Amino acid sequence: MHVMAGVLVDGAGRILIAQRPPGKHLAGMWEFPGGKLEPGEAPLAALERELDEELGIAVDPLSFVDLIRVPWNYGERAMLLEAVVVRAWSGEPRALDAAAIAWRLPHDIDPAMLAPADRPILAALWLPEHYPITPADASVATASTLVRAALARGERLVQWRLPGVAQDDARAGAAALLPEVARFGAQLMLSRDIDGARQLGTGVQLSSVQLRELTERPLPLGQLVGASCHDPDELALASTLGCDFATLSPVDATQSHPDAPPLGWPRFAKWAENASLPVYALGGLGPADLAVAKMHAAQGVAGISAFCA
Ligand SMILES: Nc1nc2c([nH]c(=O)n2[C@H]2C[C@H](O)[C@@H](COP(=O)(O)OP(=O)(O)OP(=O)(O)O)O2)c(=O)[nH]1
Repeated sequence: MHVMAGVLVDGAGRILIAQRPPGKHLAGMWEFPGGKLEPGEAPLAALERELDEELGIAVDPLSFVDLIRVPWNYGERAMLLEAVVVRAWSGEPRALDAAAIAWRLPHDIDPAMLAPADRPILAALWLPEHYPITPADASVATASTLVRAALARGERLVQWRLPGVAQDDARAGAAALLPEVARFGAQLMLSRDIDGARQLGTGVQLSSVQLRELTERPLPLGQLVGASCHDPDELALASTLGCDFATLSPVDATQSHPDAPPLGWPRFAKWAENASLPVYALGGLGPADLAVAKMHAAQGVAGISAFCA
């Protein structure tokens, strides 16, 4: 089943969510307006029709911007949910089909109220395009300087990864940065340190080993969980565990992992497209690769050295 979902964004950056009516699949949950393709119908035409039927608005499919495609299996029903951003329409949206509609800033939406397949869509909406990672050989002091510079440059999601530093020292360094991280409205992701993330209230980036060992999401919704993935199986595990996003690596040859064979963009794109969560491209990449990454189904680019300049 192919389902189209429209993410209407207004001039204030708010998005429209709609509550599914009683008696239907996922009744009471909130979603993005849209629906199933009719036989023979093209995806964008289906969304144009659904937005007219459900909200009473007219849209121009040429103004749609792809956001993310989420393959999802509810058990009783499997689907490809394709989300596009809609910024222009005519008419005032009304709840013609939904139990209710509401305009909310993405950060103010509790993911738990959304249909599960819509949580990756919400994440794709507000996750940034860059995900810098601290250099493995850095001291706490050097890494702190780099993180402060990154925040000042506008980075909003940073991974704190210091494999050469004792865990307590790494945690203390992260704790010292948190007021600044919060002031910039940014998020710090501790590499592998789930207990540290619980203590400090940060996010955590899981290794692929942790991904295989865990049986449930280690942090509550709202505290970010990322997963370091290298193949489609790991991407599927990350989604099943309810991770907010994944990195997929190595796209290109890297200084930090010289022995890992690079994936290349075509394989990256195929795997990212079939993943049910936003995927950052990682491995020999930096901000200059963002446009190419986005053309290959990436949420954005993650990296170490190219972000340190
Ligand atoms: N329209 C829409 N459907 C969604 C979203 N997220 C999500 O899981 N779905 C699911 C719910 C439904 O199983 C299916 C969409 O079908 P629909 O909206 O055309 O379905 P419907 O109400 O006519 O469903 P039905 O019970 O008559 O089959 O996709 C979303 O954001 N928008």
